[in-house]
Amino acid sequence: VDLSAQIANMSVKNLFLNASGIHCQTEEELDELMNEPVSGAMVTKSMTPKSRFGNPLPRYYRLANGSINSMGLPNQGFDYYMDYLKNHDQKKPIIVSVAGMSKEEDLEMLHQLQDNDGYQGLTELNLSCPNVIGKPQMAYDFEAADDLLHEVFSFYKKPLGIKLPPYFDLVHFDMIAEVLNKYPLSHVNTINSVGNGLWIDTNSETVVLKPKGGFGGVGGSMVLPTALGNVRGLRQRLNDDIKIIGTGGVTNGGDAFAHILCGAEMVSIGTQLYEEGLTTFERVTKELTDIMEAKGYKSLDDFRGKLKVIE
Ligand SMILES: O=C(O)c1[nH]c(=O)[nH]c(=O)c1I
Repeated sequence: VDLSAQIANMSVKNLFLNASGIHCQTEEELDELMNEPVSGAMVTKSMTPKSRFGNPLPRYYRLANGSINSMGLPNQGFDYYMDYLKNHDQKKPIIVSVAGMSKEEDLEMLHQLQDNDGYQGLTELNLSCPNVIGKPQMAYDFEAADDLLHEVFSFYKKPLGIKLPPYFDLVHFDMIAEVLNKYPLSHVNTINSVGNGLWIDTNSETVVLKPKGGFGGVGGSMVLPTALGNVRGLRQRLNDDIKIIGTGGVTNGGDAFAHILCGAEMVSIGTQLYEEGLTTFERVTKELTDIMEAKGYKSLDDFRGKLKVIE
């Protein structure tokens, strides 16, 4: 199922999905997402060929207006998720997120997905994990990302999207868009967490996360401005047929409305979903529907990408 087909004329209630990493690592979590009545799709935890414990704990910490995490790519391994897909009917599209520890691992998993005739799903290549010790966020190396995508699209013919880190310079929006526009991507998912932040407990004068001396990816409401800037900046630069999943800082219907104004086709929820639970989807959908009704909007297309600037 490629993203644009899947959401071509969906109603509001199908707009939302979990952010990868949130409530999507085990079969139990995936089943709960599958059976959650409101969300229109779901995404797996980014997977590696073999299962991984990830980084030592504590590796997640709730902040007043967000979260910081240094999970380190804990997941059950590629085969576990392939078995899950085989043994569960898909009441909603499941995006398979892959994040190899190396270019070779990325290619290995994508070859397996390409060669698996039973797999017709939408795949998302995560080029932005900030927490694997010693592994850079590939999407900050424009040349390496270009080389990887060139190799991937030489054999991968099924729908494929990319998970991007946030960029903080308009020239970087230009540069990554120039690379991505060369490839038949189904979508871009932006943003991943804001990498390598640090939180300190000043009472104990100590960091709050064990891995990497406390450095971790920052998410939640405090990253909403960065998320909106990246959704808008990439929407203005990417080919129309590359859809955008807006991720980052969504805590309510108004935040989702803002993401859609910037051009998001779908909106994923991470920190808020983790902290509040699966009922977040119902609440945020109701809030968004109320906003649309108040404004007289009948569908997402009435306002998607129609952000106004001050002339
Ligand atoms: O530490 C993680 O597992 C992680 N954490 C994030 O915030 N984003 C990611 O893409 C990943 I793969």
